[in-house]
Amino acid sequence: MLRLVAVSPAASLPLFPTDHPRRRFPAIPSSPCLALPPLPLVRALDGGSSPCRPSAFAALSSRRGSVNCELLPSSPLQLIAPYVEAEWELILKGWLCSAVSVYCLARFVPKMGQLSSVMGRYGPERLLVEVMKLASLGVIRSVACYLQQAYLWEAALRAVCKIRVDVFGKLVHRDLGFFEGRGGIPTGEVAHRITAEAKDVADTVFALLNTSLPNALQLMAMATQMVVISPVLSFISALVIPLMSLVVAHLGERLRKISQEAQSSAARLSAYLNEVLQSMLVVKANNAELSETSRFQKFAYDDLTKLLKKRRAKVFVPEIVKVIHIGGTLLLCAAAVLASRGLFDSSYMVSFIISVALLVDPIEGMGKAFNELKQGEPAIERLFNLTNFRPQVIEKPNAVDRDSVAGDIKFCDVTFRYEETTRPVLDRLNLHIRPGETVAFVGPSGGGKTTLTKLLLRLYDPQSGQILLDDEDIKGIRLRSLRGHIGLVSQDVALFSGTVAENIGYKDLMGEINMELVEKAARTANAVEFIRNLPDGYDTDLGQKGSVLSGGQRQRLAIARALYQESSILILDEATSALDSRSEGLVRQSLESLTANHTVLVIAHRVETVLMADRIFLLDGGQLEEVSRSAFLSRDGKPAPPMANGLIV
Ligand SMILES: Nc1ncnc2c1ncn2[C@@H]1O[C@H](COP(=O)(O)OP(=O)(O)OP(=O)(O)O)[C@@H](O)[C@H]1O
Repeated sequence: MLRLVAVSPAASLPLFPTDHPRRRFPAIPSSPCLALPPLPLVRALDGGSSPCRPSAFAALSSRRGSVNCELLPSSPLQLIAPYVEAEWELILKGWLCSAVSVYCLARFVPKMGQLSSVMGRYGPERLLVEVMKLASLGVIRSVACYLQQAYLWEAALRAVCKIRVDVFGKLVHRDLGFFEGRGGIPTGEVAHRITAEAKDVADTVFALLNTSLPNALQLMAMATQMVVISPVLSFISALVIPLMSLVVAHLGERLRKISQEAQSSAARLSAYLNEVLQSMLVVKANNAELSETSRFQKFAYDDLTKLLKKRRAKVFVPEIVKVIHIGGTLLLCAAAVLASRGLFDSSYMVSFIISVALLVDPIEGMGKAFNELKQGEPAIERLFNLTNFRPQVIEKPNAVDRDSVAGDIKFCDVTFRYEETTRPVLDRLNLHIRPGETVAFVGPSGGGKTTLTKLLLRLYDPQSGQILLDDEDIKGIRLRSLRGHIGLVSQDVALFSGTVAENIGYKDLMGEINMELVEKAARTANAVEFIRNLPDGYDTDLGQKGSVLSGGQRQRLAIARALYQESSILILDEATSALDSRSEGLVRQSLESLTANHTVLVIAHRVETVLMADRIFLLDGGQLEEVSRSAFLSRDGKPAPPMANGLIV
C-alpha cells in the first residue's frame, strides 16, 4: 500500500534599503538582534550577486565567489591595510594637522622656559607680548588637534564601513550550508561581528592613525628639545623606555586573548537574543518566560565575567605606563641636582621639565594604542573570518548566461548527502520533467523534497550525477542566470520591512521596480483586494518581516513575487496548513494560475494541490516513485481526505 506523506519547508524575504524613490524604508538593522536577511531566497532570486562595489579587498580574491582561505593575509593589520590606505587623503590631512600641532608645541616649550627671564630682562610689556604669543600657539595647537582627530576618525570610520560592506558582500556568497548547516555561525553572532565588533575595529584603526605619526612627531620634537638642553638627562630618560616597551608587549598579548574571549561571549549573547526574540510566540505559548530569563542571565553573567576581565586588563596597561611618570619625577630630582652644580642653565630647567612631561604623553598614547590594537585584533580576525571560505558551489569560468529556458529538467543518477558521514538524502535519483509540466512531490517529512529543489537552484551540488536544464548541465550555466529562470515560493514566507511593491518587485530592488508588472503579478496572485485595503496600497510599509499581514496575504505576496520574476520554472513549497478556507481557496487559485505557463515543481501538502499536478512522485528514502492520481481520490472521485489510503499529504 502506498503511503502519501506530507510536505514542508520554508522561505523568507528580506529587503535591502536603497535610495529608490518608491522606497521609504529603513534601515539596515543596526542591532545585532536583528537577523541577517535569510539567504536562500536572496540566492534564489538573484544568484547572490554582490551589491557592493569592487574594492581593495576584492583584489584579494580572484573572482566573485571564489574567496579562498589561502588568499587572506594572516596578520590583522595586513587585512585592514588596503582599506586604510584608500583613505590616504583624510589621513594626510589629519597628519598635517598633527605636524602643525607638534610645531606649536615645539615653539611653545622653549618660550615657556624663557618666560621667567623675559620679565627681568625686558619688562612687563614684552612679557605681555610673549604671553600673547604663547596663547596663540596654544589656540592654534587646539584647533590643529581637533582637526587631526576629526580627519582621522573620518578615515577610520570610512575604512571600517567599507570593510563591513565588503565582508557582507562576501558573506552572502558563502554556500547556503554555512547559514543552515550544523558547522555554521549563528546569524545573531554574524550580525554581532558586523556591527559591534566592527566598531572595535574602527577604534583600533583610529588609535593607530592617531598615535603612529602624531605621537612619533611629538616624541621626536620633545626628545630633540631634551637632548639640546641636556644630553645626560636625556640618556637617563631614554633608559626607561625599552623597559616599559617589554612590559607593555607582554601585557598586550594577554589583553589580546582576554579580548577574544570577551568578544566571543558578547557574540553568544547576541546570537541567543536573536534567536529568542524571534520566537516570542513559542516562548509565551510554552510559559517559558522564566526559563528564558534564566538562560539569558547565564549568558549575561558569562559576558559580565569576560568583560570585567577585559576592562581590568585594559586599565592595567596604561597604569603601568604611568610608572614612567615616576621615572620622570626621579629625573627631575637628578636635573635639580645637576642644575645646582651649574651643569646647565637653570633657566632651561622649566623647558626640560615640560619636555619630559610632553614626552611621556605620546609614550602613554602609544601604550593605549597598543591596547586598542590588541583588543581590536581578534575583532578584525573574526570579521574577516566570515569571508574566509572555500566555496563548494563553484561557478565555472566558462559558464554561460541563458537568455531563456524552455523548462526541461532532468535529474540523472543524482546522489546527494549533506555530510560525508550521513546517509544520502537523494540516492541515484532519476527524474525527467518536461517543459510546461506540473510535478508534485509528496513524501514523509525529511524525505528530501526541499533538498531536491535546492539542488535545482544549485544551492548545493550533488556528490554524483547531473542535473540538466534544457539538456545542458546546470553547472555550465552562470548561477545568476540559472536562478533567474527559477521562481521560488517557499513555505514560511517571511516578508521583509519595506513596501508591498518592494516585496513583490524584490528582483529589481537595486534597479527600477516595474509597477505594471507588480500590479499584474498581484492580480494573478489574488492579492489586489487586500493590497487596495492597505493604507497606502502598494506603498504600504509592511513592518518588520511583513508582520502586519495575515498568513494567507503573505503567501499571496510571495506568489506575486514569483510571478514578477517571469521565470519559466517555478518551485512551490505549498504552505496552506495555517490558512482559513477562504484564504486557502484564494492561494490555491493563484497557484493554479501559476501552473498554466510554467514548468512547476510543487511540494504539496494538500490533496487538492497534489491533484493540480500532471504527475505525482513520492520521495522517500532517497528514491522517487511515481504515484497514480487515483491514490488521492476517494471512491466517488473526490479528493481523498488527508491520511486516506495510507497516504499522508
Ligand atoms: N542544511 C542541512 N544540513 C544537514 N542536513 C540537512 C540540511 N537540510 C536538510 N537536512 C536533512 O536532510 C534531510 C532532508 O531534508 P529536506 O528538508 O529536504 O526534507 P523534506 O522532505 O523537505 O522534509 P519536510 O517535508 O519536513 O520539509 C532531512 O533529514 C534533514 O534533516
